[in-house]
Amino acid sequence: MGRGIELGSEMDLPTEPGLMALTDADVADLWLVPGEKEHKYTRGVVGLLTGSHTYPGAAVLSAAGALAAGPGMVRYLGNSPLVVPAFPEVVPAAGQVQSLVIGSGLTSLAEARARYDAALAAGTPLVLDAGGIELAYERDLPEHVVLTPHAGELSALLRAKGEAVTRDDVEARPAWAAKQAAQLTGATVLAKFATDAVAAPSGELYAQPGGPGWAATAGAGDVLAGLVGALLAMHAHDLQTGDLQGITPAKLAAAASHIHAQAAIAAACSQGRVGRPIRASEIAAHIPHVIERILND
Ligand SMILES: NC(=O)C1=CN([C@@H]2O[C@H](COP(=O)(O)OP(=O)(O)OC[C@H]3O[C@@H](n4cnc5c(N)ncnc54)[C@H](OP(=O)(O)O)[C@@H]3O)[C@@H](O)[C@H]2O)[C@@H](O)CC1
Ligand SMILES: Nc1ncnc2c1ncn2[C@@H]1O[C@H](COP(=O)(O)OP(=O)(O)O)[C@@H](O)[C@H]1O
Repeated sequence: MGRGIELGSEMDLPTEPGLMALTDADVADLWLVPGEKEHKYTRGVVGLLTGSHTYPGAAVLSAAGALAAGPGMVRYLGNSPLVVPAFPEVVPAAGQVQSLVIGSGLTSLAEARARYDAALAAGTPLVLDAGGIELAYERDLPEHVVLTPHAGELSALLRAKGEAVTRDDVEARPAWAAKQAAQLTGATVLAKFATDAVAAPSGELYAQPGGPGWAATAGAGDVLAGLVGALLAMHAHDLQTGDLQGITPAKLAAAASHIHAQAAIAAACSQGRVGRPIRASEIAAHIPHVIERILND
């Protein structure tokens, strides 16, 4: 279970009833450590429809985030030429996936739409990031769709759903905005701020303290989108059968946020509290070590 927390000055968060934050121990509890009966297709395959010729690196970063959590496989379904050269482990062929990430540098949704419709029809857990969030404007979604907006994308989503809000409104009340977006879309919303707010339409709400300010760097959100995809794929069977045993899409999104923040701390602050500048790929590179620490502490 998430533990109750006391928050400091983070905007509207202290006033939210039922607010939780996951700790290392919570993340360890939900992790499926592979045993001798596992093979790559039991461990979950993440599909990535990310990147483009305009943003080829965003796809690399989403793949880095997904691979870092150790899924059985990552399939790359987009058209960035950089992913396979960066990661020969990635399979550039369509096939079954247990989760699908759409967005992160994708410049056109035209080709994504058929895969999106098929994933929704099949009950496949989805992550909609960056431009992919516009797909959530159109219809009611299930809770196993996770939206990962930053403040600008969250305010645009709320406006598309009829709320007269500005980006400033959202930045002043991030937990409220995340909850509104979850209510209005039916999806789970991981709203990215210095403290991430994760809201489900059920009212489940997490505030995950972020990493250092050094983490506010281009591509950090792309890494997070891939990481959320990997956590959803790990638990896809239970998400699809409804046999959740306390593991909800919001809890998995909050776990990804926690790991991402811990990886940013590890990347930026190994030498002291103030830390040093980091690139998004360094956050991804630290994720396996954070998972190792969390599982072995
Ligand atoms: N390595 C890669 O390939 C990466 C690729 N990425 C991918 O890029 C895509 C677009 O993502 P994004 O978040 O930048 O776009 P978006 O939500 O439209 O926000 C734009 C807003 O910001 C503002 N703005 C811009 N510059 C500004 C400035 N200097 N100072 C102040 N404001 C500034 C701008 O304002 P404007 O200039 O229009 O007035 C507008 O309001 C997306 O697919 C993402 O995944 C990223 O993940 C990064 C790594
Ligand atoms: N001030 C901050 N301190 C710590 N982390 C932050 C801060 N601002 C943003 N972040 C984190 O950085 C990431 C930014 O994501 P996003 O805005 O989508 O960037 P991009 O689209 O460039 O990948 C998110 O994970 C968010 O939680």
